[in-house]
Amino acid sequence: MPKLNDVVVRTSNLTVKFRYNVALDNLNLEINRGRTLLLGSNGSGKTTLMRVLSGLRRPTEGSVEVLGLDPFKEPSELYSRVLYVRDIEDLPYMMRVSTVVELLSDVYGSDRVEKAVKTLGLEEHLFKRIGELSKGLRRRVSMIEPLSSKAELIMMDEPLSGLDAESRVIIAKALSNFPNNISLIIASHIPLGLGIDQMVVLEGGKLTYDGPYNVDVAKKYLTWMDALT
Ligand SMILES: Nc1ncnc2c1ncn2[C@@H]1O[C@H](COP(=O)(O)OP(=O)(O)OP(=O)(O)O)[C@@H](O)[C@H]1O
Repeated sequence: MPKLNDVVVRTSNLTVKFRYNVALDNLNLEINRGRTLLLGSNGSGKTTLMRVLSGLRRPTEGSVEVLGLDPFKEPSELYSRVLYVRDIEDLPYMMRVSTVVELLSDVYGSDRVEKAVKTLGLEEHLFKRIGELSKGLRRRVSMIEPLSSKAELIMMDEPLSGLDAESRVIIAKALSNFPNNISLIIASHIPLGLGIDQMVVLEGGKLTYDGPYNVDVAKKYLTWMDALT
């Protein structure tokens, strides 16, 4: 059993129902400090879980605790300690990358943000609007905040999916180099190495595996294309 302060997320009988389906089905889960891979096929409930954990969707039944906080009763403390990197389609399309950099610099300080921009190889794209960027570059823009932030827990949805080779390498390297004192929950429909401490697998909104990184479980989620690379 992990020590109490090792647990960053706890869900109790968590259920989220939509009109025609159940996205999370009576989920009892503990996620520990460190790097967690949240694996599952498309539609298995990964995004819904992260939305509940970041206070964006209320459970239909059950409860969650994130860093010991109730996201629905203590949202301001939650937002100061937890960061959820949303889908890149949510980025403001008309905004220039330089404006994103300025806004984030006001929050996290220009030193941290400039370092992140450099790590992500974005210096030559600062004048462009987000809507003009390729998917890989947009993903890199979405990584400026997690790399600059001082959050204790960062959740990311599919950070490596559908990227060109250069962006994939840059982001994978940035993820591997995250400081150990920041806990990461990375949702993905394909398995990722990246020094994973805990692997959680969801299928049809239910927990099907919870434990250390397991190659046999992971390889069921490798697509034929990933197997070639
Ligand atoms: N706003 C919504 N309204 C209705 N159904 C929804 C909504 N959001 C999610 N669902 C459904 O809940 C289930 C879980 O979806 P979710 O997006 O959490 O899965 P996922 O594992 O993140 O999938 P993906 O990898 O495709 O993003 C799916 O059946 C999905 O269609």
